[in-house]
Amino acid sequence: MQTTDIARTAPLPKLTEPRNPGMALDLGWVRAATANRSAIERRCASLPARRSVKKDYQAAWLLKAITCIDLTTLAGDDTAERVRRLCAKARQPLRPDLLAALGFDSLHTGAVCVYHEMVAPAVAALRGSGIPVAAVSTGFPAGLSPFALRLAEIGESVAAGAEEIDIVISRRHVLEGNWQALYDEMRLFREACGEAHVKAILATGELGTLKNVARASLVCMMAGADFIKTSTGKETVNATLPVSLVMIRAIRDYYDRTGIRIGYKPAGGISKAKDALVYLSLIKEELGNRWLQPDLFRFGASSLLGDIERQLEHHVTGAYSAGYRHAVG
Ligand SMILES: O=C[C@H](O)COP(=O)(O)O
Repeated sequence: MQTTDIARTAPLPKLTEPRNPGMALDLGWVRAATANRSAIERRCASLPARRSVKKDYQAAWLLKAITCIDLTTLAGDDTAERVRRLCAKARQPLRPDLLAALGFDSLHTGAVCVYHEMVAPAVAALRGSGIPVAAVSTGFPAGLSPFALRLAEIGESVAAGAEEIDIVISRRHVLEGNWQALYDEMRLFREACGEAHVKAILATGELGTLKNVARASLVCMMAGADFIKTSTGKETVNATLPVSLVMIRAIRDYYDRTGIRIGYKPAGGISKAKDALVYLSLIKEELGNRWLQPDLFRFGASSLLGDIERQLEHHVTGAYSAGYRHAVG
């Protein structure tokens, strides 16, 4: 079976892009950022219909999507055993017969994403795989614990072996237009991460307007975020295409002005293979192929992999199996 170059050229999902050093807060740039909701919604509405890929191309894009998943469990009843199962799935996201039929020897997800208490079992289960552990931190998901504790939590997760830290911003700084406070907070989070890469979760469903999303994206990048991420998965509204377009264009703007590439992570509620394809085509059109590598793009998702595996099984065998046959975690 033929797969296309887009999947074959996938490197190991280790972060390779240079860190974002950040820059001084440029309030003029932040305040000039706007978002035209109707134009954004028009553009997004045209995507799913226009950008469909079929057959081998679709399989190749779905394989690409797998390499970009932060395979996630963020539940109050997480156990070490559940995390070990998730890590086994991250190491081998597709059944060996499907992988072989698609012409691959091995494949793995971009990362495994867990709460702090699950970092140690995840690190142990992923040892030698090259798959990083991402820890959600800073009082996830609300980000309302004492600031010193939020900083300490980052330190603990890094010490436990997390190579990526997903922080949550204080939404109130955005809602109050206090860009300096958001910048200062993000700077300190970034500093506390040390060598670990930092993803800034904006919780866009709680930021009120797309203009706020654009401005918060810029401030977090100026303060040194390596990735910007839409949501915790716990808000009422999580990743959406309009929000993604705004954040992606902020990333493009930042790159045009600074030459620094910031990664993008839509997260929360992305559970269907066909939705993943739309996100990938949006990235390709707005940012180009370089952003379609796991060091610059991730899906934050707990159940997307199951649907992708189901679609790939259909591609290989011509039959769908029940969802429970591709259980994750
Ligand atoms: O960061 C990842 C999200 O929490 C996952 O959300 P999900 O369970 O809706 O896929």
